[in-house]
Amino acid sequence: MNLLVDIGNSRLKWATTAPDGLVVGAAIENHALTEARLAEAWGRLSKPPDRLAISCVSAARLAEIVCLAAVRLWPAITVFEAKSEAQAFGVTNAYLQPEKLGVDRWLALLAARRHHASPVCIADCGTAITLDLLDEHGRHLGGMISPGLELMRKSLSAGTAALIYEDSAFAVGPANHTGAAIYSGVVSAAAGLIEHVFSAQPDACRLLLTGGDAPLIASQLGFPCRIDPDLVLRGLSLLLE
Ligand SMILES: Nc1ncnc2c1ncn2[C@@H]1O[C@H](COP(=O)(O)OP(=O)(O)O)[C@@H](O)[C@H]1O
Ligand SMILES: CC(C)(COP(=O)(O)O)[C@@H](O)C(=O)NCCC(=O)O
Ligand SMILES: [K+]
Repeated sequence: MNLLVDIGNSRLKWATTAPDGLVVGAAIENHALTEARLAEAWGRLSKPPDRLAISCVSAARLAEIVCLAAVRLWPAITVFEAKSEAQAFGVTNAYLQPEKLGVDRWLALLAARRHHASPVCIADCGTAITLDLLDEHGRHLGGMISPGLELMRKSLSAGTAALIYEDSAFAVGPANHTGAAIYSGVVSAAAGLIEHVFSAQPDACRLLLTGGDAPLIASQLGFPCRIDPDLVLRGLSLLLE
């Protein structure tokens, strides 16, 4: 059994590998991440993992906390930190400097190639919204990066006098108070971005969403899509095959 850890800029997601797939644990917000918190979550595992694979696009300090927690629980564990590569598992990275592509994006591409049909447009709706295009030959055609929903909402409150960040409920369409108007605006911006990029792709292209905001954004898309919430973790799992 192996332990997989995906550290995004907002949350740590983790899973263990099982013969028939992944067993996904509860996500932990980065600001609440401590060795003790991980020990509490992982202390309940039925057996010690042999290997730990980490994907980290957030502060290196968080990956260190993860390593320390794992080694303290299981001194014999082997730790592996994923890096973006020029080519792997039938996927070719489009970046001029392949190592500069966010490792979460790279792992999502590997998992999409293995578990979904290509050509595919991947939208990872997390802290940032990233779009990555993969053709039928496994060639990555490049991608795009936009702020995610929370960052868009926070940027309005940071850059204006009157807009404060409110924990408003999402309602579709034009709103009659500020919090709902902002939320509706940013979800529409995200859905519009994805539709704009996807509508320029060949007819055979599929749309695949992942990330914490994928269900909400998918609900506002005018195209059919699939949601694979564990795409990055599934990419990590490939690396340990
Ligand atoms: N239960 C939840 N707790 C926290 N955030 C959630 C939850 N469900 C959805 N989200 C949304 O998911 C976003 C983070 O998505 P995630 O894919 O974990 O991002 P990242 O990989 O960048 O850390 C948050 O900004 C929030 O809007
Ligand atoms: C774009 C990202 C910040 C997305 O991070 P996330 O929203 O998953 O936390 C991350 O993939 C990253 O740091 N990328 C490096 C730059 C690039 O991919 O071009
Ligand atoms: K993302």
